[in-house]
Amino acid sequence: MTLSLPAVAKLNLFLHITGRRDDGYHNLQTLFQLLDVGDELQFSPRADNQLNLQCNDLSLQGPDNLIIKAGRLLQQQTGCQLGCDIVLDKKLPMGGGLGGGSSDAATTLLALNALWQLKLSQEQLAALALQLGADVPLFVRGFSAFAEGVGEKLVPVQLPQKTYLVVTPPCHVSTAEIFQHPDLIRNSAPLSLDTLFSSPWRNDCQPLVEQLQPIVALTLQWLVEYAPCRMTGTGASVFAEFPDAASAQHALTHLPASCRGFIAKGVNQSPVMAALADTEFNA
Ligand SMILES: C[C@@](CO)(OP(=O)(O)O)[C@H](O)COP(=O)(O)OP(=O)(O)OC[C@H]1O[C@@H](n2ccc(N)nc2=O)[C@H](O)[C@@H]1O
Ligand SMILES: Nc1ncnc2c1ncn2[C@@H]1O[C@H](COP(=O)(O)OP(=O)(O)O)[C@@H](O)[C@H]1O
Repeated sequence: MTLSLPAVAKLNLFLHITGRRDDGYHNLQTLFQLLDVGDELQFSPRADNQLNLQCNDLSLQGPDNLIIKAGRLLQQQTGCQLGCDIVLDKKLPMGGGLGGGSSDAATTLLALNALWQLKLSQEQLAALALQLGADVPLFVRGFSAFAEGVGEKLVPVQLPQKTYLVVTPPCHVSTAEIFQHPDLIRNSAPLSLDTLFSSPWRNDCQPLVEQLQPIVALTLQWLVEYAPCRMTGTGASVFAEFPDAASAQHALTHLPASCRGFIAKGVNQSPVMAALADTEFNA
């Protein structure tokens, strides 16, 4: 009995930082666009309480993986004595502002809730998700969303399903380091959703990341020759919107050799929801 589920990526179509909270976290206004591309996970429940993770990237197999943390959290919160063998096929670039680890964690919460028949509601799962990371509730809810708070106050939005080219330059940006940096723009005025939608979209982390990692600025300079582009999250990945897959593919064929790139479509609903609804484990 094995359940296979996707864990898709997200883009921040815009990201404004409106202040710093007393606990060090930052209040945001951001537009999360879910994509149709991501990691793949397989879950095979166990009668004992062991949680095992196998991954095509060996560096991710340790207990620090958000997948294992998600499983442990569910066990602790519900007293469940069951376990799971989990296989992660890691496809998304890591630490790239695409939310891959957060999405893996959310898919794990959804999968184990169904397999272990815990019957936790979406609200309960989203509250647990927030303990794992600011991005995780988005992927538990499974819809593209306008977000405030630290990213957990989510309002669903219907966005046109555009084609994106996502490019990850060869550098690592630590989310924590960006948020701690004194030069980060963190005083953007909170705006209404209407104003945000009708203003030019920007990412407040981008100027700092371009300064700290010049390769990000260079990658944006390359991509802007094909289409207007921005950074997602705290970087380092950047993206551009294209009118169709052919024009995105044209740019992708000229990708700088040091970068990774993929084409994806924006989706309003995460495919994990449809995949879960299709299974006999549906809670
Ligand atoms: C800011 C975003 C935008 O999408 O960046 P990316 O991770 O996607 O690049 C995310 O919300 C990140 O979500 P996530 O990666 O889950 O963040 P967490 O693990 O909770 O936090 C990582 C670090 O970032 C800081 N952090 C995170 C979110 C936030 N609103 N304010 C913060 O100051 C925290 O202090 C923490 O040290
Ligand atoms: N399942 C996972 N997939 C990817 N990274 C993970 C996972 N679990 C923990 N991590 C850690 O989280 C870091 C950031 O992961 P990721 O979600 O890919 O980045 P971002 O939040 O920038 O999109 C990684 O560098 C890795 O150390």
